[in-house]
Amino acid sequence: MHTRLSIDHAFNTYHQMIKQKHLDLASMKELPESHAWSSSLDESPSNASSTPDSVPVINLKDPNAMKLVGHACKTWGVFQVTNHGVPTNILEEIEAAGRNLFALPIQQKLKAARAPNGVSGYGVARISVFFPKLMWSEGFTIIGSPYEQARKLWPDRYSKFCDVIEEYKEEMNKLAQRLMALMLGSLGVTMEDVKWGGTQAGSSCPAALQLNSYPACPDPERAMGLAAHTDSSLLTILHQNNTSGLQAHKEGTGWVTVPPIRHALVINVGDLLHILSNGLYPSVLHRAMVNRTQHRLSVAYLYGPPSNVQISPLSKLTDQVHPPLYRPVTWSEYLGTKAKHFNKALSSVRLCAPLNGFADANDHNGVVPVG
Ligand SMILES: C=C1C[C@]23C[C@H]1CC[C@H]2[C@@]12CCC[C@@](C)(C(=O)O1)[C@H]2[C@@H]3C(=O)O
Ligand SMILES: O=C(O)CCC(=O)C(=O)O
Ligand SMILES: [Fe+2]
Repeated sequence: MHTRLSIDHAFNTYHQMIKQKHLDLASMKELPESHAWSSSLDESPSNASSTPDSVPVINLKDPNAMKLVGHACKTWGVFQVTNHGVPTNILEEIEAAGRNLFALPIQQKLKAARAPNGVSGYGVARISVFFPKLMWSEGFTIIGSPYEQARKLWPDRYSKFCDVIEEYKEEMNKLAQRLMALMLGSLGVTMEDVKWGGTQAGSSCPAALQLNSYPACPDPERAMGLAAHTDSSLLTILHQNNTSGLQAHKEGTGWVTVPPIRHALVINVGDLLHILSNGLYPSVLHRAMVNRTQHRLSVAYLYGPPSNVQISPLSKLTDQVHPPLYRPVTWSEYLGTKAKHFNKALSSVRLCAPLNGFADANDHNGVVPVG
């Protein structure tokens, strides 16, 4: 059964102060100053022309899938999967559900606004508080049952939406467990080696479902859809509609677009897998850009461990020469840390300072502007 995440409280201290700005972005003819980011956004990969470097695409039916997944996690922290077993009609349904939701009038959406100290519901990107400018996007977060929020949006016809969400979460949970087994397997670890892995076969771990909408933007070069961040999950499964916008950051390369591939899913390594793997699989910094003509939608499934489980570097991966680099944290504790320290969260749970004196690769030496 679902353990409901006890993270609502984790967000309150920092977020109760924010006055959220809800604008009807789709109706704007010009980019308001509140949403105009500086022009330094367009940092293209330095070697774009010489060595084409692109995010790996892995066929999960490939007999070599485990090795390929391991390599992708080590070198990129992000990859796309095909032949993942999620029925295509379910992908189409979740996209339609998101489209319907964001097409509602703003007054209606605000009926399901995320409470200032809450985590579920409609609102601006939660990380907005760390930036001086607002993002060109709106989001809807679902933790646990979608029922309560859906009823506020569609008082007498919420059940279709709820059914689609529940069905999608079920498929995502199955895929997330398969991916975890591949990721751990590629580290020489089995699901049984992690306390919460093998024990409750078939049961689901808690997760957050984040629907994102990026309306067409009158001035896309100066706007930011979703600012650079890493996910606090173990792993994230992302479905994007057929509109480009997602970019991943790779050391030594820079920002690389993760192109939409029909029916493929994007997999991100999150901060908790970074910790679990003792830094062998670094979480990926990513962001979403917007464009002038197309409405972009994405659905992120952030998969994490049961809320009472402490995540720490796997003992199989540590020894005298490779000491554990992170202290144990639960998911909800880490979310609280993230809500407070944002891109410094990972280094704030780090035990020993790395030799080069910098915090973590993940901190990207200031690539993420903190407002
Ligand atoms: C379980 C989670 C994980 C959250 C917070 C909470 C609910 C929604 C997730 C996201 C989704 C969008 C990016 C992010 C950075 C955000 O602002 O909200 C994520 C954040 C995190 O990964 O830290
Ligand atoms: O819209 C995207 O492609 C990215 C969304 C994302 O990073 C998130 O929801 O965490
Ligand atoms: Fe993300």
